[in-house]
Amino acid sequence: MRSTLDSIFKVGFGVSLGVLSGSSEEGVAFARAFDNASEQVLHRFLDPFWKAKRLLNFSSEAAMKRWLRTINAFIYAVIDRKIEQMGRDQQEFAKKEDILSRFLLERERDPGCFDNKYIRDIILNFVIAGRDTTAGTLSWFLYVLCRNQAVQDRIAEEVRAAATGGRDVGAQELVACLTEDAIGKMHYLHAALTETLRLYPAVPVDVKCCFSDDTLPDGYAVNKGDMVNYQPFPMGRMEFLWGADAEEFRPERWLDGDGIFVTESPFKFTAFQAGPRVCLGKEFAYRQMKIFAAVLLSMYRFEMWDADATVGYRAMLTLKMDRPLYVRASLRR
Ligand code: HEM
Repeated sequence: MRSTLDSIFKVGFGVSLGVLSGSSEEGVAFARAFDNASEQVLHRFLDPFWKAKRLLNFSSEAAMKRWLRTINAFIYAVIDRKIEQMGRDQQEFAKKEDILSRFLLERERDPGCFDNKYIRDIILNFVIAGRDTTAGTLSWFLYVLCRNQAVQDRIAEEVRAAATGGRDVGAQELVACLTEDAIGKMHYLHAALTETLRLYPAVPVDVKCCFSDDTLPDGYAVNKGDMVNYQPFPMGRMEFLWGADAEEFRPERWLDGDGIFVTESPFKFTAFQAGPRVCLGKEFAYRQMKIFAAVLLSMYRFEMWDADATVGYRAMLTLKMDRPLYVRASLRR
């Protein structure tokens, strides 16, 4: 979680947060407030009195106000720092490629098109979309790999072949070898991550609300205000979609006879949504998860601390484990 938060801030907003290293106290406080506030948003679905508590500034809703103050102060400070940078050197700033810089440049061209509050919401949207999803998927990935040691070994071999031509190198050199080209050759790793998402989709249920009366493609009528959801978690385990071995973790199902990854229709493999609202960060997510997995698996072999332990899930917006995942890592060489 800490490293995916650092990474979304670096790539998305051009800011080094330092939460993983613990070097930024504000960053750590922001991460904590963000986690607490996300959990409280979910509790609101279960607590019929949350609005009254907010009005009376009481209990969890009083805490929520404190967390929101921390979150807002941090994000507005990031925006202010960027605006200051832009004021110092316009030409240099125009070369920046992160999302926040692009939004600020757009506002320079068309003043008044959006305010800082709008930009704050964009940033938080990206943090929500891009942090827990990849962090959670990597945890499930580690869990299924601990139970499938042969898959772990095959990924380690593939990474070494694609990145260094089979040479044993240290972590620093391996990271330097993880080019776009090398990552693109890791078909088995891509398949193993996709298979993890089939069984443990980061967004297990996706809920929508109808804005107007409509008819679904199968003829079912829905009315304005109705809630409609699709459910990637059960869909990923349906035998009529995936065959009799639907419950099995089998990365090979995603590969053709030459070991090349073959994608499925997003209407069948729904972990990233489908159609116009498909996940905007899908490619980024795969790249990030492949880099993490490549470095960790080529260096270490992972086993469950307690070989017989199983992990369940918690009912949250994203698919979380119901307990910490205790693993033992041993050097591969
Ligand atoms: C395993 C990783 C991920 C999964 C499974 C995933 C899944 C999804 C899903 C299911 C949606 C649709 C939500 C809806 O119906 O409104 C979505 C939307 C989105 N995702 Fe991801 N996501 C992942 C990673 C990321 C990352 C890393 C980023 C950012 C870099 C990101 C950015 C977004 C954005 C901006 C949207 C909103 C798109 C829109 O509303 O048009 N996602 N994602």
